Amino acid sequence: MTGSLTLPAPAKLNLFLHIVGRRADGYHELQTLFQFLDYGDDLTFTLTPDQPDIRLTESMTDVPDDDNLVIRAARALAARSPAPLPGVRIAITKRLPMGGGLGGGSSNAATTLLALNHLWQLGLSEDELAELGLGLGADVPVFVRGHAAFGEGVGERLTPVEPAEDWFLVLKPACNINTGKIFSEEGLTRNTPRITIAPAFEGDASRYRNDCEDVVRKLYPEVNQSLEWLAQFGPARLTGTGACIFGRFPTESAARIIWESKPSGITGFVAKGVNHSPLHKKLTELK
Ligand SMILES: C[C@](O)(CO)[C@H](O)COP(=O)(O)OP(=O)(O)OC[C@H]1O[C@@H](n2ccc(N)nc2=O)[C@H](O)[C@@H]1O
Ligand SMILES: Nc1ncnc2c1ncn2[C@@H]1O[C@H](COP(=O)(O)OP(=O)(O)OP(=O)(O)O)[C@@H](O)[C@H]1O
Repeated sequence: MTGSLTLPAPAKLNLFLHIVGRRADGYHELQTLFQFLDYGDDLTFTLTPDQPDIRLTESMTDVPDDDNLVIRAARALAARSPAPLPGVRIAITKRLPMGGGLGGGSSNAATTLLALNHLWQLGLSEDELAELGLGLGADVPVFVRGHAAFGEGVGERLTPVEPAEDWFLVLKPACNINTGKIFSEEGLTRNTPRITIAPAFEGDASRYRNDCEDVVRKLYPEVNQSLEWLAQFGPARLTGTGACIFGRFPTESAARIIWESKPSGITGFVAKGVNHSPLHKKLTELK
């Protein structure tokens, strides 16, 4: 059991995000459409059979190693092994903004679960990994499953769907948004009627909305301004609880033309929406 493996941890978008209720424990019940982007972080895993510990090669700014979802995922998985395991060094190449609504931390956790299940030859099923992932964060299971999905509950009940694989311009306004703060706002819409979606959903997600958007626009003028700017070119929407926003385009060049004209001070990227996770594509190639 030696070796080194580099795998992608892609971003997700919430093509729409409806809040349909609130559970007794305060968590919000959602209906959301997850699609992956062909853009994200990379994680490199190197087994160290002579040293048993699980370590990052470099700590991330502002995240203590013990809180890093990569370390937490690796430890949670190791706890499922009856036998001692070789140690591992994990290098994170971070491209996704933190607290951006792109699910970077959750995706890092899912990539870690799948990579180490493979390298440690643990043989846990996808269901077991998704359940383990849910304990780390509501967005982890969709990254473990690796297929675009209609998500319900807190996002853990997933129905695979096939939305159009368009191009996206993703912008990160210059602010960070705490998910918990948005979900605790009094003015948040929490009673959007439930919708049903055919399993073969190929529909137009632009008919739906992100229920966090009004509250986020009021609290963060940077997001409001960016949405207004992007909306000149077509429907513009928030992903998750922000701060990132996205516009949808039929071609890469159409998205890049708008990207070139973006106001100064905003960062972002152009990426393709994909229904099969780049992580799963890479893992399939390894088999
Ligand atoms: C907004 C989404 O990104 C949509 O995909 C996710 O639902 C966010 O899920 P997540 O990353 O697991 O969220 P966390 O960062 O753990 O949530 C922080 C806090 O937001 C609140 N929270 C989060 C998710 C949810 N469905 N209802 C909530 O009320 C809870 O108070 C929670 O303690
Ligand atoms: N490996 C990691 N990468 C990014 N964030 C991490 C990681 N480990 C822990 N975190 C913590 O998780 C928080 C949320 O990070 P994440 O990138 O998933 O946010 P997000 O894009 O807003 O996701 P979501 O759409 O789930 O709200 C960060 O602010 C950070 O404190």
